[in-house]
Amino acid sequence: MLKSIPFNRTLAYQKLLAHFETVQTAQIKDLFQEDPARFEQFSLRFEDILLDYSKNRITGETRRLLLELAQECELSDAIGKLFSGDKINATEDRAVLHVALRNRSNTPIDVDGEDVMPLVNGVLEKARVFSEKVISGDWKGYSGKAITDVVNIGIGGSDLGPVMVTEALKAYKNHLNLHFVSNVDGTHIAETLKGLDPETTLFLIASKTFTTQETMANAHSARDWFLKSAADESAVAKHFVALSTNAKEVAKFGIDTNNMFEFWDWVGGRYSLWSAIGLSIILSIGFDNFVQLLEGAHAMDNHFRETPFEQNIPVILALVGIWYNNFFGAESHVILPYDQYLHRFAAYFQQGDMESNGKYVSRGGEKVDYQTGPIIWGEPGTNGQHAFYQLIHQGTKLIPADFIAPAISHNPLGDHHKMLLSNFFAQTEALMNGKSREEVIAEFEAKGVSPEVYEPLVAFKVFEGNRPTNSILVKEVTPRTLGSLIAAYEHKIFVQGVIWNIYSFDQWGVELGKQLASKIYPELQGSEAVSSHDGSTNGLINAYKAWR
Ligand SMILES: O=P(O)(O)OC[C@H]1O[C@@](O)(CO)[C@@H](O)[C@@H]1O
Repeated sequence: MLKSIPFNRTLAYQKLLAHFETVQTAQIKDLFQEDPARFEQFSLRFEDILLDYSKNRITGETRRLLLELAQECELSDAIGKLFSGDKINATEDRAVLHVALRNRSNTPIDVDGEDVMPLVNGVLEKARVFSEKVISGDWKGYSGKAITDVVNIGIGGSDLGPVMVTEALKAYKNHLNLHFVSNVDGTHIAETLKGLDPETTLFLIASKTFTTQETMANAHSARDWFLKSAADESAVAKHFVALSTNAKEVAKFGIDTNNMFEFWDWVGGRYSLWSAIGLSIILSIGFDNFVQLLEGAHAMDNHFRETPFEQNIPVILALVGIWYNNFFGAESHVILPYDQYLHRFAAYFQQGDMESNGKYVSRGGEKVDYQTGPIIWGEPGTNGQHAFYQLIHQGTKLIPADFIAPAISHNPLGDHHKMLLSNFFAQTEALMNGKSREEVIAEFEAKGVSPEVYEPLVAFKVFEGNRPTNSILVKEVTPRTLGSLIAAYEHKIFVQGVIWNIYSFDQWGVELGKQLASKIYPELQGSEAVSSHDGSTNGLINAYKAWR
């Protein structure tokens, strides 16, 4: 087990508590008045990425104490353990080495005394050869036709990463049509298969364990659909490949293990898009662009490992998040990408963050007495502005926000991008400055509205402001910058888990629901009423049985 330092028993935490009392009412806009160089003092650049964290409720002293917290929680030591393949996923006795998947410098990384890089490079080469055959049309289906459609069947980390990246990099995609099936709801695969041609469709069965109920059910349904046309089982090998760590289960399903793209138990599901799970990405944007994605992540890995914490983007993002989560009591964190291609970015980090840090037991095995992982949510801008920004601006909850935007659009259509960016810039300014009572009244009076008319309305139009935001401006969303951005968020999550003294790489919390579902599933088969559960569950099941 890793060393267990209770986060809120550290000296730095006590200092931060005292400091919080003195700064909690500080106005961000006043901090800019006090320090005209605040933007320069509270922004960081990494290649073509600018992180502006100056519109936060922090001072130089806040940052100093947060950095002291990181030191006291032995963050440097934890980073060393991550990169050296220590079994930091202690409850599963596994290393955590998604960084090895993009270790483009190819320096040896050992797991149990074996350098894993030859394995990583072997699968990458296999994926390169396979993807080039499929993309070029050399790979033929059972009737001799080239592949036109690729269906990735997977869920959670075997779906969300591929979906997010293929959507984010749509500007780089080739002629292949990508489809993603994840939900066990029959609608998902039924709707996806409509209009597809079994002769030209390739299925990727993506599952680390190759036992996940949803994925196995969808994979079997896909094979049944396919065999209605292909008839001969031997055709399966031309249309089904497996992305998994479990060769035994792959063979049991009936996929030739020569058609299996392997990864390993030291790759967490929610950190697996860089592995064989990324085959759909490779098929969509080509191997060279996928390598650029890996290169970008690797560059961020090096930044994270080598950069002093006060200039370290993942560390700063993590510490600012802890400031709101643990001192201001913020319950959630919203991610707002002003880029329609990034429309699944927040969803991806719902799993990435909440499945990693949604934990209430510390590394010492005790229940924590402080907040750990936040609720992650978000939608692309400007759509969010017409959905939930009312609450962010004038609600009673503090919602720390990450605004993300590219300076250059892949679709420079008229003035659209300038309009998008004007909103991106305006929203963080509005959230910081708000609008005072005096400003509201001045606006009314400028319109000639009389005091007796406007007075009752003023309160509703005042914006308190002082709502914190990070702004991440990327020169352009390319495979490289996207790789760096994803890696930055991964390492932010890691840093927060270290400081909260929790294990970020297991996910025991997803098991109980699955266990109970497997008990209820057989009860739904017959028509007899069930009585083995509580009144509500019995009532619901029996109502279902009466209706179906
Ligand atoms: O890749 P697989 O083994 O099918 O798991 C899918 C997903 O299921 C989980 O909820 C674990 O059960 C996620 O952690 C994981 O990404």
